[in-house]
Amino acid sequence: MVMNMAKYSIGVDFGTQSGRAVLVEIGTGREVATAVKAYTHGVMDAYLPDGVTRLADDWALQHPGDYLEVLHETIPQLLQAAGVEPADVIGIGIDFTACTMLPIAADGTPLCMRAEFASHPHSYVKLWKHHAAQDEANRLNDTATSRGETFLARYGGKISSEWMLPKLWQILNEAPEIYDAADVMVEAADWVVMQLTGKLVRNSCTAGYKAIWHKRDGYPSQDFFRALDPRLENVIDDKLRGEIRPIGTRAGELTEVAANLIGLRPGTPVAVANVDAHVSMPAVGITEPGKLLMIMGTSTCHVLLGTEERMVPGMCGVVEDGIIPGYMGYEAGQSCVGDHFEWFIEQCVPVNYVEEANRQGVGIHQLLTQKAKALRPGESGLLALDWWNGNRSTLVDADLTGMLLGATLATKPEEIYRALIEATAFGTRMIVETFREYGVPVDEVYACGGIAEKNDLMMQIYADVLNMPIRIGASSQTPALGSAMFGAVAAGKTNGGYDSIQDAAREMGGVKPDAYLPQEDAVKVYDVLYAEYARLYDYFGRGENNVMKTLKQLKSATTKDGVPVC
Ligand SMILES: Nc1ncnc2c1ncn2[C@@H]1O[C@H](COP(=O)(O)OP(=O)(O)O)[C@@H](O)[C@H]1O
Ligand SMILES: O=C(CO)[C@H](O)[C@H](O)COP(=O)(O)O
Repeated sequence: MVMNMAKYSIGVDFGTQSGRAVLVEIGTGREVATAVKAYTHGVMDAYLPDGVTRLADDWALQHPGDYLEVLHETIPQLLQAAGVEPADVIGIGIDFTACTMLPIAADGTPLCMRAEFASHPHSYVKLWKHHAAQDEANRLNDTATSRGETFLARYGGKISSEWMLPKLWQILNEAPEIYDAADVMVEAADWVVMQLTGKLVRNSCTAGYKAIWHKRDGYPSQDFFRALDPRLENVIDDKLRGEIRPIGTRAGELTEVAANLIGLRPGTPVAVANVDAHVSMPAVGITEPGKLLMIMGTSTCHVLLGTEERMVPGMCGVVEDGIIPGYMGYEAGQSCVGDHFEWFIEQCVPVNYVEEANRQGVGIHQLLTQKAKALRPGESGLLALDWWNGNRSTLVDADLTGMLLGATLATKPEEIYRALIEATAFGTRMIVETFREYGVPVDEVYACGGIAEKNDLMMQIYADVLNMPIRIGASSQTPALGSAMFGAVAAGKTNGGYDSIQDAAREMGGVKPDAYLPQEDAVKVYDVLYAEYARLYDYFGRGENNVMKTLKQLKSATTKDGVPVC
């Protein structure tokens, strides 16, 4: 009888709309089985699950029960589909969107799961794209600037409203009863690991990028927090306490209860959690500086390694060991990429396009992409700013909004679709040029994530706009593969895994054989369009014309929770 000696690791990627799990063979990186579970509650941006509690503009919540469903459903499916025994799974790792945070009770129960708080919006998970803490972010940035806090420079000069402290402070300001009832506030990533291991272990990646924690300096001082709000003086001990462990280490082992629920063996090593973007880098095989990776889905994150700590304006952050141990990890991003196109297909596509897509048996994205491909760069006469969900880098301003220029009575949906794609590519070029200008080399570009897989036109446009080849990650589930690799590192070499993420990346990460190459004619036209984009970017984004903010203020003055005020 031939014995199957293969060993496996499981990675689970908790995205914006779904959780994706993969079972990966150690050594080869072969993805033996994949399972996807859409979140039952999706993204809650209008109502709570009770169906009556209305959410204000800029809110985006999730239900933590959905994360448990992902684990309970996908992991047994993987084992069954692959015919793999639990004993052959040597480790498990997870990654998450971030900062996606929630208040929990001392026993780990999310406050939204307690009956008395079920209709309280602040008791739920605040998703990364919850942008309603912009006031708190502005006040935090003003206070930090006036006090000359050195941490600001490591975050490109501004702390984003998407991150932990503005969100936590919003809870304190608007729902002190929830703030008080919370034992601690945690990243959803760490909460899921806590469900698996029974222990709260905070990961250094989210602490570093999203909660202003520094490997040597720790969190900002008590003085700073007192200056922000006297009630926050002890916020770290009160609400953010807990051991912070470096990525690439073990958080603990599966408890008996968790193991029974997901069908694995108790004691299986569980990796310290990670962020969906950052975990993708080794999965594409990148472990050295100069190689920018774009993780393209609902949003795009740009991650890059460097050897020195450079202060780059408008970056999300530079964190030592934040992505790959031994390097400075840089992150930048665009908060609206796939969401941009989703808005368009949901709100702006005429019925005859829907009928045509149905006749062809394709989706709207495919139909629009097909039609947009027939256009040459510049042919639409359109130019857009990609700020439909604010600007994450390089302006770090959630109050900026979208803009389309050049539309006429002849403008067609595919022209707008293409202009929106181009706008996101220009936004990426702005990020790349800013990195270079401030001394962080970008020599090669890579992409992964849902969009890198699904939209070849988009990837060609990015290659043309950046005038650089773009290589695509080999896996269709790159973050989940990265998590599985960290699971194998948590197990360690003596248990059949790896001793470092670099070793795992060498054997299990990689790219597809073909790259998207820039086309000379397109590059020339996009250089012209990009110059115009950059002028509009400064004009609308750096205070010369604050019309976007005026419009937003007028809107909120005439509506309450999205409802017109008579
Ligand atoms: N063919 C396509 N072209 C462009 N965008 C797409 C296409 N198909 C899906 N999208 C967008 O991709 C996003 C989902 O990306 P994905 O990477 O699958 O998930 P997540 O953001 O949850 O990680 C959605 O916003 C959706 O509108
Ligand atoms: O900010 C992040 C990482 O730092 C978020 O996790 C990310 O932008 C959301 O990811 P996705 O668009 O793939 O769901």
